[in-house]
Amino acid sequence: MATFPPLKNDLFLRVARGQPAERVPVWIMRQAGRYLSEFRALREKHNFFEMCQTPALAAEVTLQPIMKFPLDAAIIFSDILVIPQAMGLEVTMEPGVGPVLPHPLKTPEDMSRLTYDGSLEYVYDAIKLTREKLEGRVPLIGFAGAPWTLMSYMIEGGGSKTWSKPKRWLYAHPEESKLLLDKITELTIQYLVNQVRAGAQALQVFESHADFLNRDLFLKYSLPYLARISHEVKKQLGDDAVPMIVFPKGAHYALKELGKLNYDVVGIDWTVDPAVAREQIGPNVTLQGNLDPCALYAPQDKLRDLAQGMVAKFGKQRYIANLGHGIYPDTNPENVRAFIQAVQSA
Ligand SMILES: Cc1c2[nH]c(c1CCC(=O)O)Cc1[nH]c(c(CCC(=O)O)c1C)Cc1[nH]c(c(CCC(=O)O)c1C)Cc1[nH]c(c(C)c1CCC(=O)O)C2
Repeated sequence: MATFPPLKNDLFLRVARGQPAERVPVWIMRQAGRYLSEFRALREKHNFFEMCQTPALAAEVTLQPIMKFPLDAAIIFSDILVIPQAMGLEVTMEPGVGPVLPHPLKTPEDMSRLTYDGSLEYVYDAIKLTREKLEGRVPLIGFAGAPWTLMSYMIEGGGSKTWSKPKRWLYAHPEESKLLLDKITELTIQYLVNQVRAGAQALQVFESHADFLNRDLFLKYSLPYLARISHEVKKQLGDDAVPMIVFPKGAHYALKELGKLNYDVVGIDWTVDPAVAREQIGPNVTLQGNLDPCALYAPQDKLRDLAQGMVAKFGKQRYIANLGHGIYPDTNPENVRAFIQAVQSA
């Protein structure tokens, strides 16, 4: 493994591992993105995946929020959809629309189109370069989409209100669905292990579409794959190599099971009450979350109360402050600063 500048702020990593905290660490999902004018300026000149594929650009964008705000962690600039791309599916990012997969998997037979040899070397190069440029300011988080969330994009072909196309597979083609989830899981395990070998110091797995499952579907089509990912990554790297975070957005129906998964941190979405999350997940897992991203539209004094109220409910140990989903593009960056300060002075 490469050597990088020594870490000056390891608070986030210590709390993720369940060690005592002198204050609450904070970072923000989607902290590198369109709410920053610095990001929009670069994005005008480059297409989205070109930015992901160019290590110098990915490193620059990853560092933008770190240079601007006193955040306690960085997250590598990339996207969960690089895995479907590496499996041979075309993905484009259309301004104002979001991701588009022009040739999605329509029937299980289409799975024969998938390949498994797409290179993600550019992500590892971006991670290495970012670790150097961070100069040890804060730890760098690597990430991947969870299998169900990726499967749902690969079948739906883009955003959806209902995700009925991938859900059709779960009901009409359960065995083929499991095969697809298996393939994505295998690739994801290797991808996460390689990110750590390149320099990622923590890993987050985004199950953003748990919203569209119920408890039964989640227990069948999400949880086992999330479990396999953490089990295998830890087996390959060693149990204590890096803390792992799972963010199952909308999985309020399975909090007890999430507490028993082999992840160090469970991310809580903004619909779940912190006290309920702690009660159901238990004391031995660090919780992360969960301010409503829309709370950043509140006046700053109100925002401060909301952020500090959240910290009071979660408690200051075994807790990492964050939003309960990614930040919205029309958020005022000064309110981001107010949110961070409110948490850090709570
Ligand atoms: C579902 C999902 C995606 N991508 C991601 C998820 C899981 C998190 C979540 O639930 O929000 C994860 C993601 N996407 C991006 C990051 C970068 C790191 C970070 O700052 O958090 C991360 C961690 C950059 C991005 N990913 C995207 C942008 C904006 C792209 C642009 O400039 O057009 C960025 C900065 C595009 C993207 N990528 C995706 C969508 C639906 C969209 C369009 C909607 C949107 O823009 O928020 C897929």
